[in-house]
Amino acid sequence: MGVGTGMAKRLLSAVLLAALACGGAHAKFSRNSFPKDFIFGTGSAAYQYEGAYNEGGKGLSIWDKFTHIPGKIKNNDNGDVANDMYHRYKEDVQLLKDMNLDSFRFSIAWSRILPNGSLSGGINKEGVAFYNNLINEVIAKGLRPFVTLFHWDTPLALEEKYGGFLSENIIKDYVDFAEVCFKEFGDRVKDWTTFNEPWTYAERGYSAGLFAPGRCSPHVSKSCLSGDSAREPYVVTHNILLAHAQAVALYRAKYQKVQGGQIGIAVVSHWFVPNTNSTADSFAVQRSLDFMYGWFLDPIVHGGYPATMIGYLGDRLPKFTAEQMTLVKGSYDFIGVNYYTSYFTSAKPAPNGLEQSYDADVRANTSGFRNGVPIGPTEFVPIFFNYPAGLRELLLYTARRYNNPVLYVTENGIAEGNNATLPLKEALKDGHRIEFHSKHLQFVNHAIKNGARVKGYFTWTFMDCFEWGDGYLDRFGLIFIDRLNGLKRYRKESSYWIENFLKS
Ligand SMILES: N=C(Cc1ccccc1)N[C@@H]1O[C@H](CO[C@@H]2OC[C@@H](O)[C@H](O)[C@H]2O)[C@@H](O)[C@H](O)[C@H]1O
Repeated sequence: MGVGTGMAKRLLSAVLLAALACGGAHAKFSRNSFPKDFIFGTGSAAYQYEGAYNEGGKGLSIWDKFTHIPGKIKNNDNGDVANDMYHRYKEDVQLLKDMNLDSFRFSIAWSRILPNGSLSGGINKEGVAFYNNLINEVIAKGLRPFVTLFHWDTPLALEEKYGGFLSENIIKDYVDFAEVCFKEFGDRVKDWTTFNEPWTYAERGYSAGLFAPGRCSPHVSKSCLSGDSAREPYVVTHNILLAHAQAVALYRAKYQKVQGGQIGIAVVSHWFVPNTNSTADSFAVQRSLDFMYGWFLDPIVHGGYPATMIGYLGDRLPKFTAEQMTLVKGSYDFIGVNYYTSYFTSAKPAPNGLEQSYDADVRANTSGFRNGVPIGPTEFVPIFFNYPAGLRELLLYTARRYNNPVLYVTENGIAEGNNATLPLKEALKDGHRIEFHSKHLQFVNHAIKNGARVKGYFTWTFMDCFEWGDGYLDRFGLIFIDRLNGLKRYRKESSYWIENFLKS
């Protein structure tokens, strides 16, 4: 055996030993516990972050109007200024880089691109310039822009012109908006999400009436000026699904081959655990999943609404024509999954004819408690419970029921309260957030090991921000925003944890 060969063998064994040692060092849970192509990011949304609500040529959205109605938002907070990301985006993107993140999820404000909502009203060049600058900054800092086209901020002009998503006129205007974005940004944006959480938009906005546009039946809430909780959520969702499908078809026909991106939708669901092992409670669990999650994924994956919805709702559930069904079915390259909480679930009877609403139609009682015991630790947000196993179950359920699609966890997070009197250094101690994300990532990892094709995880949220009905009460961020001192950004402990977790 030549010297060279002996030397080579010794070198090879040294390298293998080093690799094993290194592997041992990486035995701790970190990005290396995930597949090489798995991406880690954090999320945001235009209305919750940008501010500059009437600046740079932007038109008003329904949230600009809704938050200015006294009593709608806690402390009468609004997103007029929000985090002022419109002006501070360079500083903010630097923070993303400092945390070793791979991707930044943000949404484009429709009325910043098309101020009166329709293409005929003209494209706002300042709006296009802002998003070009933001996208270029994200890419220059080595991150991947993960862009949402619609995160609930319908142009007010379209709401007033024809009722927004209650009208099928919205489909053309939405697709025109999407095409402007594909054209202007698609050379650099390769990850498109058509809608964020259409469930929340339809249920909060048209059944409960707690989010913009604040429509509901009188028996649901006297604070709604008009609405029909028993029909409008289904009309809105139907138009969202048609708009989504037409935007996907356009992207695939005119842009995807040249630009090489992917397009999907981000849907939210809770995980549901039967309160007892009774058949009725198991049926209530399936109804809950169908009405919250299947409402969107069954049409998009299987080409029709869930049988439980069709069977129960009759003419209250719009029907797809054969042509529409062809367009909707298969209209995704990936599914974004937003997960926050799980609930014990039990059956309850159908509402009487006068008390109908989307929420009542589910015929399920959900609670974070069973016999006084919580499903997981309670959180500052009273409706959320810390149950990481629920994310694994939801991911595996999605894999089983929806042809094992490519998935991204597009939102997952926990809030603490906005305790303005807390000394700053105390406010930055968010060990609960470190534990939350670490645990949920472990369950994502377990879902992957059990066959779920999860390709990424985005924390909700990047920085404390405007939290819809709760205003600035809930702080979900990795970054603290000092709203009493010029919106100064401060890194919480979790931002250092994630920086280390992502060190390659
Ligand atoms: N929060 C939701 C959906 C939801 C809303 C109310 C009740 C149950 C579920 N979805 C995502 O959660 C994030 C956290 O949302 C907070 O959840 C607790 C609510 O009390 C609060 O109003 C809401 O902003 C939002 O900031 C994202 O924009 C949104 O995509």
